[in-house]
Amino acid sequence: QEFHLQPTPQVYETLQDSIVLPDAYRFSADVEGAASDAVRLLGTLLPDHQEKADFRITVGVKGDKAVRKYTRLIPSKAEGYYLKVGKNEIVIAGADARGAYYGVQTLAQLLTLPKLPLVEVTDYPDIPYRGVVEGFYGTPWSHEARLCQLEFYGRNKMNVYLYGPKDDPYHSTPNWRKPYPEREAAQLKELVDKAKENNVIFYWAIHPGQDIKWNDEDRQNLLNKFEKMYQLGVRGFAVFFDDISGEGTKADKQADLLNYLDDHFVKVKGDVEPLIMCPTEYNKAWSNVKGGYLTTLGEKLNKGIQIMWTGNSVIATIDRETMDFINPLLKRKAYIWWNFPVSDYVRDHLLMGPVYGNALDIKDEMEGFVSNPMEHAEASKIALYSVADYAWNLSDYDSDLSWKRAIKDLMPQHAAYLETFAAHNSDLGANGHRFRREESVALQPALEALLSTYEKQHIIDEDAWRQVNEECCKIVTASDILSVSQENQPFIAEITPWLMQFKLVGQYGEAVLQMMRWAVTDKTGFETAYEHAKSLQLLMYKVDTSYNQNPYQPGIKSGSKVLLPTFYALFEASVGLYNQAYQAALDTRAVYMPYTWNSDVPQLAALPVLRKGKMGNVSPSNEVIRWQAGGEALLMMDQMRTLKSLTVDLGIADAPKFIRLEITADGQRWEAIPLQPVNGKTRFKAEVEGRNVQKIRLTNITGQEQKVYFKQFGFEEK
Ligand SMILES: C=CCNC1=N[C@@H]2[C@@H](O)[C@H](O)[C@@H](CO)O[C@@H]2S1
Repeated sequence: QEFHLQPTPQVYETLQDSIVLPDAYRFSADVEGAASDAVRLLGTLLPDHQEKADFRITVGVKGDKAVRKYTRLIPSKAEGYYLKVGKNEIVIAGADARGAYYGVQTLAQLLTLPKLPLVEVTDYPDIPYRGVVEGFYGTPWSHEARLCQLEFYGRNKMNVYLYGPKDDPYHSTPNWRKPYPEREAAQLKELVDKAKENNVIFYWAIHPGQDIKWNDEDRQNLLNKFEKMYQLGVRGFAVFFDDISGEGTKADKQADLLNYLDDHFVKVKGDVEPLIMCPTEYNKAWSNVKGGYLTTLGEKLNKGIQIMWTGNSVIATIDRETMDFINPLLKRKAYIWWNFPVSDYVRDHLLMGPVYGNALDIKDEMEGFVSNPMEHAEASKIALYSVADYAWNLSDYDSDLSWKRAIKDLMPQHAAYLETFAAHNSDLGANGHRFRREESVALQPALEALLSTYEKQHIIDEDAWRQVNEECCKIVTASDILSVSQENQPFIAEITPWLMQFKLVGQYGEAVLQMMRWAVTDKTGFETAYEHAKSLQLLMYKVDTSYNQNPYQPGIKSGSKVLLPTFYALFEASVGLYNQAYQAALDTRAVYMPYTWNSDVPQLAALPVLRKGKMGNVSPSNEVIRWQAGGEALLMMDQMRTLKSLTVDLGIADAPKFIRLEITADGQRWEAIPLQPVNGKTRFKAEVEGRNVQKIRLTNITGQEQKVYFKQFGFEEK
């Protein structure tokens, strides 16, 4: 029988035979010993046993009497295990307690098969720390979602979960000094217990940097908070200094604080995991090696402290060159914080595609590999499943096979429909980090053939047309079936708006294919299909402007990289042919975006512009923007437009001193418009009521680099 163990084990062989597990077996294990977690989990998998029996089940940890004779078969690697299913016995021998537990998790997968295959597995993880950092901006995961995640990590041999949701006020400024209120404290305790049950180390992270004072009082505040968390059962701690500016960014102060916590808390307690810290310069693009921040951390931080790193940029895949840069500076193996499938900078997209692009030859270069996921907990599981697979066994990792297994694991019955959905909802769209993913890979050749033949020779490639039409039907079918699926309701609740949009994309494709079919052969048929396509376009716009209206990247995008752009191009081409054939003048525009944005400030350059009705907004950024002296940002209209209002928020109270705002109606003469405070904090407006504008310009006029937050740049037309 075909089966695949998850994560892919280092070494395993299966004999072409299987057994039926007897309901009577002899059980030998040191139930109170290190294997107690393994024994407990095993107890949930097997029927009660009777002593009188030939079949024997043995569980233990290296050194236990019960597994003494298997000692040389146990891998001498942390969290490793030896598992054997034989004709008369099952043996699970762990290199340590967690290894034995993982051996039982593997057995649990075998027990779900129709017959229990005879196997021998010798297995262990490549990367010591593997798991998830809940470190994104946006709605933190719910308590239920976290409990479910922890079980998922146990089953997928992920051993860490770092709790660090940016929008939890008790994790970050302003309340990091305060203990959690009763209810939240109780929930955290429940999470800690659930983590223990699943052999996951629960790390609680603190994010104090925005307002920490380098004095004894705040040092004591931090210790007190850690003590409170310790009383809730937390045995893993992290300090995040990311996305901050000001005093808190000093490397030597950060190092002194971490070493103090290491010496006076971690080492004193004795049962706490090594500290983890997230540096302010957490990726190469932002680091100034000569400035000495990273070398200071590398030199001063106690050796046992682990340091996180996102790679060559905030959102990046990890390769050998990445590790060769950072490890020498940190004087230890970096602990990778991998920013995928996090989508807090592209909140209108779901990232459901394969995990690919990380090198397979760097297993000895990383201390940890944790994924920063989407705020959609269930939807993130497709990527997290593959992150677990990759981090456990890099050299055998196959991104496409893993992705397909991840989908089956999330929805076994409706896997085929979910694969259709996931295949076309994987890219991020244009974004400030310029990070993109493959999308609609299998259909691309047919789409390209259909479009190029039609645009160049005005003929239909019938084979391509049929493939695309079939896929559009699958899209419509999959969307409806998934939207009412009872298989994983929390997941369906997360993705429902995207399922609505995805169905419309499929229907739009069908209508456009009809337009192509009838453009020059059936005038009435074409006109109906045209009206239908236009109505679907409007319905897609309605979904995009009704759901998920967050203040960053509002809306619901689906099939945005390949499907929709191709359908738009086919729409315009077929209307062009129709207009020519019938001397008509139907509007050929599928959609239009009247605004364009560009800038010579690197972190602003790629930010997409969003349009909703008469509002235009440049997509905000979560990070600290380094705006060089004289740096400009330009918003250009496709034609002269009359403004009603304009708002700017750079996260600093004295923006008018740093940034000049100007408008021009003709592209030649510019006029500076004063910025007036709106909320007495960092938001400003410019008096542009009734002004005719073709371009708007923001310039740093201070003659030196300014650090600002790009929280809002928006305008409304009259
Ligand atoms: C190693 C430390 C990484 N710290 C980070 N903080 C931020 C995270 O909170 C965001 O979710 C992520 C994606 O927008 O970008 C950086 S990554």
